[in-house]
Amino acid sequence: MWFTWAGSLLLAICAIWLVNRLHHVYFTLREFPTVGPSGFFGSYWAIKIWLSEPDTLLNEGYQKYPNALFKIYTQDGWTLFTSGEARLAEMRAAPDRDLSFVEHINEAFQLEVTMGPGVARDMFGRNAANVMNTVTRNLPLYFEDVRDEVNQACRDNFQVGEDWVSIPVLPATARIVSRGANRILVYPIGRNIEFTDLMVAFTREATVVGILLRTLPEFIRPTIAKLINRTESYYKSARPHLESMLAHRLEQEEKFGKDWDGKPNDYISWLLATNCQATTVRDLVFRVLGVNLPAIQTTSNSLGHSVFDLAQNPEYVEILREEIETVVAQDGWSRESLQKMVKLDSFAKESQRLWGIAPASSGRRAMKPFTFSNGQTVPAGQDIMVTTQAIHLDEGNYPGAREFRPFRWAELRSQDEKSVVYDFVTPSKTFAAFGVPSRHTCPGRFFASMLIKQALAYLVLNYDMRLEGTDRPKNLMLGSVMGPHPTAPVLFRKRQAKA
Ligand code: HEM
Repeated sequence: MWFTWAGSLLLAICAIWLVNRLHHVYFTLREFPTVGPSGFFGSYWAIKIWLSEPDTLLNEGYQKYPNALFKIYTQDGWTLFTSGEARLAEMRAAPDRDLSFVEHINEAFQLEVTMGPGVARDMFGRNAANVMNTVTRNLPLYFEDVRDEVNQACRDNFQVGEDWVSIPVLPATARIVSRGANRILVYPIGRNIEFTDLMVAFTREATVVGILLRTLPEFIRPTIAKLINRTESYYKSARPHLESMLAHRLEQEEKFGKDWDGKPNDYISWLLATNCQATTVRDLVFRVLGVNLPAIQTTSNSLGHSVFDLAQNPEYVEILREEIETVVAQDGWSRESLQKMVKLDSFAKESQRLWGIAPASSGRRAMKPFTFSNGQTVPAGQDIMVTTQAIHLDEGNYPGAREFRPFRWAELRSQDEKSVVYDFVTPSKTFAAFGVPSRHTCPGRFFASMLIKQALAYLVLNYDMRLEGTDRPKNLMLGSVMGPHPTAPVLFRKRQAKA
């Protein structure tokens, strides 16, 4: 008897799923043009293409619909994309209550499910901008500490002598970035390698879990999250490192208010000075995990791309060495002197333009139906993303757009008084690696740029590099996520005197 009941129940669930899916595939966002396969079976094919070659689909949409929104069937269902200048301006002007960055990021990483309520609110949006602006203001103060950490991390991760040694790039850049970043974020705990390695593992895993969870129907996510989400276990491993420092801060605030004597000028103090709603050590440990999330993978992927570019083009190493050594001989090491290394800045920016960390980014979620001036209406709850990579690879924006021309930005800068326009950290309508210009443009970009250039400067001055074969290892592409090959090595040896 129960067989019949169980069978009927299963049949009913399958029927509901089928009706839902048919409705979604054929009737959702019907008025938006489609790029890539569609239809019941076609949508599975579209997901396959989206995951392995998102750039092909995005570029096709970019070419065909320069001023409109178009849709692609992805693992999340129909997703809208756009690029046109007018559409981007409208997205930028829209208030968060209409097009929300925080709700988009919450969904993309499944932050509510994996990290609990409050983390997205505290670590993204206005709070993030406030605390990261303070980080940026304090970068000159922390410059030498971070440089010291980055240099030591480079020595630890690239232990080579006179002979060529093959070293996987991305694991090394992730560890270097985590040490450099956490030197500011949770000094002095950030000096502990067990802790910084933990942050690398956490950020990698949290990104993957977020992507997996959001492919599932909403009602089932909390259940599956219980099986695959290990944030609680990362919290338990991180807490012993942070506990006494964080408990002390909270106690002092409780006793003496916000401005107690001897309050350290560091990230935790800056965070507590915002509207952050963390009131316990547990809350604060989750915020430390939370700030590492947008920082580590992004920056280490970008540094990784640049290392592969150096190895593929060793002829540029000598040019960079000359620039760095000249500036340092005149001005020593400081944030200002790093800013004078315009070729280094240009190299990092070109690498970011050509490869980047995401073929599509700057996502926003419509909080209510949102009508663009071309008449297209995005329904509430729908995400829109920007076709970043297609913009970066458009010949109209960049002559020789698919070539790596490391000093294109330095050359432009030399012809233009307003040189800041060409800086690595400056977003524009044709350079959206840190997001399109808006109030959500990555507030960590000044920090990231400093870390990347400090590491590149150390590597260039102390090592020779070359590829193992002739070709740059293929990037990893997985839908809207992109990075350098995760395990591919580069050959390193100690810098040899010029022949
Ligand atoms: C090369 C490295 C990095 C890249 C390529 C990058 C890229 C981005 C992008 C594309 C966005 C979204 C912008 C938008 O939607 O308009 C973003 C936002 C953000 N990034 Fe970065 N990022 C990097 C490094 C960092 C670092 C080191 C930190 C912090 C220490 C950080 C913190 C954030 C935060 C908090 C946001 C959210 C801003 C908001 O809520 O308004 N990022 N980043």
